[in-house]
Amino acid sequence: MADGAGFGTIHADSAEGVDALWGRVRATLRERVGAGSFQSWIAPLRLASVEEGVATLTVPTAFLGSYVARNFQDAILAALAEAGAPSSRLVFAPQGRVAPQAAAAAPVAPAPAPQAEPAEEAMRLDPRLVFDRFVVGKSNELAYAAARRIAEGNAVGFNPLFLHGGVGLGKTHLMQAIAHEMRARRPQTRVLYLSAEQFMIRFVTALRDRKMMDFKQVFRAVDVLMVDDIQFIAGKDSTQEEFFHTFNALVDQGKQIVLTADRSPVEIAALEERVTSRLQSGLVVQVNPADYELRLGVLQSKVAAARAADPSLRIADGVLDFLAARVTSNLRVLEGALTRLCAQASLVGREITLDLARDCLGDVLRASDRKVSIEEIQRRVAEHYHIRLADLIGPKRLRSFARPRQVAMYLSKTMTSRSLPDIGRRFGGRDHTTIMHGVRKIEELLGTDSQIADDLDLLKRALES
Ligand SMILES: Nc1ncnc2c1ncn2[C@@H]1O[C@H](COP(=O)(O)OP(=O)(O)OP(=O)(O)O)[C@@H](O)[C@H]1O
Repeated sequence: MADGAGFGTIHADSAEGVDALWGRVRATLRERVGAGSFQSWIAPLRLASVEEGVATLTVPTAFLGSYVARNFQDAILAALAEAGAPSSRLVFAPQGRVAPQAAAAAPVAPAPAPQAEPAEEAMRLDPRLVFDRFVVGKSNELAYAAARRIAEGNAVGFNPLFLHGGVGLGKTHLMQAIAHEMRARRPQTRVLYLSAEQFMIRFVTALRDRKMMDFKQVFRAVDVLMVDDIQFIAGKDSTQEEFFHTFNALVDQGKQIVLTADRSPVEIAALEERVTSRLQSGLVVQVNPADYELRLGVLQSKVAAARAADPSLRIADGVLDFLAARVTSNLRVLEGALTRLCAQASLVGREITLDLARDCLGDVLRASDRKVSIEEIQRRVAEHYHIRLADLIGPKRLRSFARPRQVAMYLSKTMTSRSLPDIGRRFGGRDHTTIMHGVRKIEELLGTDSQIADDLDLLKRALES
């Protein structure tokens, strides 16, 4: 049958006619495809016109259009016929390209998309969070390399970049560093950086003020979208839904997305499966807890910055090592401890000594001097790897015992303030060099073996809780 033969034409200059028709079609489809599919796939569609047997639907993203064409075409055609507008095919047009009320009469130029706001208007960027001030170590080198690659602006081959890890480990720092670098290299690039909470607030405000089109256009006009702490949208169904569509629209256009969270996509409960799978479709990188060397490097870098502002700052030998060894929880706490110490020293005009550090940071040190004991670590590790405690501590060198033993040594070194000889005594009287070797081995593996990284993450959480 030739297009148009036997078909009516609903002129879209009568918007009411199209809307009423689409209302009937939607009602039929809601019943046929089920509420979930309807909400995800049909609700975002709009009928622009039915002309000579061709129904034109506007879609927010090409991805959504092709999915609907594959999965719901027949259902839509049937519902159109039942509603009095038999059609032989569907055409999907991006929203904004077809003005629904006049599509059939005359093509209307799309309204210019509102410019995405510069990043700092969406959420103020902290001028200190730049790549130059980011210290790279084993625990964050992959995340750093991926962030750098995106900031350089060349095609990266992964989208989104999903950074996850515990609190205060530098995820926000890396994300903001990307935004700073892009602004410096290519000021034209439209970078939108905001927290997931802000995304939700904007979405809810747009809904309330009936400004969803503006909201969509702002988000769809960016070149790079960065959303911090994306776990926040879990369980918030409408926000999740909108984020899903925004995500698809941008990926369809080849725009880059960067996300951070405190957990990996699969660990974020109350996230719809399709959202989880989208979040995993790019590069997922874990930022691991900082080891001693990284903690020391961060302190040295902060001291260099503080000295640039106050050349009279004096710090006695051993203070930074002491802090790096004792304040292990996260880099934010470590940074806060140093800031406090510097402020105190500058007030009293004194050099920062070990004694001053002990006096001034008693609470931080006590909190960091976790109640976690080596015995507790050993018990948890043995349970985690399903081996007997005696085998974890004992002399057997089988790999199935040796690796968990090294994990337990690493945790004992990083989560307690025990010395290496002390730890050695609690691991069946081993020498401190053996403990050092075990700790180094795990630090090496952390950068290459994601299973070990996951195991450590889980164990740390369990021990800290
Ligand atoms: N590798 C690093 N080099 C220098 N500073 C760092 C590094 N990692 C973290 N920091 C500093 O530690 C502080 C906490 O980092 P950031 O806010 O980026 O952590 P986060 O992982 O985003 O934590 P949260 O999940 O709590 O938001 C910041 O001041 C940041 O500059």
